[in-house]
Amino acid sequence: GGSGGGRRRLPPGPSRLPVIGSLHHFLFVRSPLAHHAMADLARRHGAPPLMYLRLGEVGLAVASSPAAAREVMRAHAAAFASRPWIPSMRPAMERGAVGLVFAPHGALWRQLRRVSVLELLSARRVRSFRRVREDEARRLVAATPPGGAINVGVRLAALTADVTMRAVVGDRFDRREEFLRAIKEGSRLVTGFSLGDLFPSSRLVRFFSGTAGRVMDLHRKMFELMDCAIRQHEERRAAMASTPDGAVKEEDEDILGVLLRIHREGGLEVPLTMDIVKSLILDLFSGGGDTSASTLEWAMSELMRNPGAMEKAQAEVRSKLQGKPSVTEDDLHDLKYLKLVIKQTLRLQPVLPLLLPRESTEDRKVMGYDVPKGTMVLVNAWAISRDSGCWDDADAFKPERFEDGKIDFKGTDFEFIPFGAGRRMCPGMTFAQGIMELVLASLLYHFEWKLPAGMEPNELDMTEKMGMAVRRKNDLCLRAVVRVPVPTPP
Ligand code: HEM
Repeated sequence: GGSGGGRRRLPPGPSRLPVIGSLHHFLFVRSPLAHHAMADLARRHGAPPLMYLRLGEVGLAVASSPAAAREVMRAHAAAFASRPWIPSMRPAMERGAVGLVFAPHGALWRQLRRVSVLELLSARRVRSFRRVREDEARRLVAATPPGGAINVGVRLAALTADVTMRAVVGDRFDRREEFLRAIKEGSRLVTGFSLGDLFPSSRLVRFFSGTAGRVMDLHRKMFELMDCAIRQHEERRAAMASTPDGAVKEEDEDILGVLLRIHREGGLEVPLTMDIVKSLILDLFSGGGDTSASTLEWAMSELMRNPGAMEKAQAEVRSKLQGKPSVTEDDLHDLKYLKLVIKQTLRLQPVLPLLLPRESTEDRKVMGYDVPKGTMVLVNAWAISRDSGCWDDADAFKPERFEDGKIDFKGTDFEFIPFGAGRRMCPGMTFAQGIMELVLASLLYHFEWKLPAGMEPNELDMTEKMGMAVRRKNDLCLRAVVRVPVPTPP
């Protein structure tokens, strides 16, 4: 319902000054990371489950308890199912380049969501990329120099980019290197909140920050590369059609191939334009790579800090594999502890700690307060999953806490929502799990991992840094000692 007559009763929060809103409060918080800053601010203002801030021109509501998260994502699902258009991305969006991530809640979004969930990222489709994952995991293991120090994060980022690339546009895309470079540049450009985002109409700020221009250039580049990938797909299809076997077999299709088929077949409620096809593909790249890679890097970091958990996870994978040359996906079913390690990592280090921003499309009363239409809504999943009111020994890395299987990240347990919940929940969860489980199992199976000489487990620094996803500020450099011989490539 709306705010009706009378005075609005906004959720509690820091005092507001004209023009700059609550921005001055951020000058005094300990940490420049938005999820820490929001948690700090909430703590210093009586820990309201739903807090209201004005940042520049943007009204912002932050949910910091499971109950508030449930209100926003389930009870008032329809009112909070859109996303704000980040100012630095607006020029690209206004040209029609809207994919799944930023499509407003409506017919186009519903269409893209259905296609993504049922066709592009379904469990069946994810299974069809098994060979790609196994291939890349073996390559990673084979390329790990025994004894020498390796930068774990860099290797993992390259691996997830390669897997995503092959699943999305196929093995044979011949401008692969350019594409990978563009993706890397993209994750450098997007760094969560920037000053420009807080003053949406201030063209001056946007101009100074310069991000918009670079986003636009990169966007043009990506679209040009996508045009080329689409052309190659069409040519291959034409060539295949003239062979006795006929068309590309459905189980061999990459995601772009599936989308082009759907585009050709037509008959959709909202027709897919080529710009929408390209934007959706780009969403899968930006959603897919950094999130899984960072989660894996955090998992390795936590295991290095917790040698007991490392030992247990390694013992499990080695006893299940019994000396086999490498990990395959058939082996993953039984790796119960490994899956708990990933869950526990997502609890302590949800790589999108504020999920992705939502925006209210109507006035709503939430927990007795008025949340006006047009408010940006964030859910502090990080603060919630470390809340000592919900979790025993909340900051401790204990995979065993998930052993009873009662709590999962599927969007129904609001104290643990690393993939969000409700209509906008991450559609790439199965895709991500596929990569993360196989890669982590492979790293633990073949190698013992050593910290730099003289460093104790509890000295490993865990400082975070904001990028497309939250990652380590300082590189994780580890030495790999071979335990199970690495298979030589055929
Ligand atoms: C560890 C890995 C990942 C994490 C932690 C993660 C997390 C999230 C979160 C928190 C959201 C917002 C949910 C909400 O608003 O309630 C989201 C949305 C999304 N994710 Fe993921 N994600 C991951 C991997 C992936 C992968 C692999 C893909 C695709 C290949 C993907 C594609 C998307 C897309 C397209 C959306 C937007 C959905 C919409 O707005 O309707 N994600 N993800």
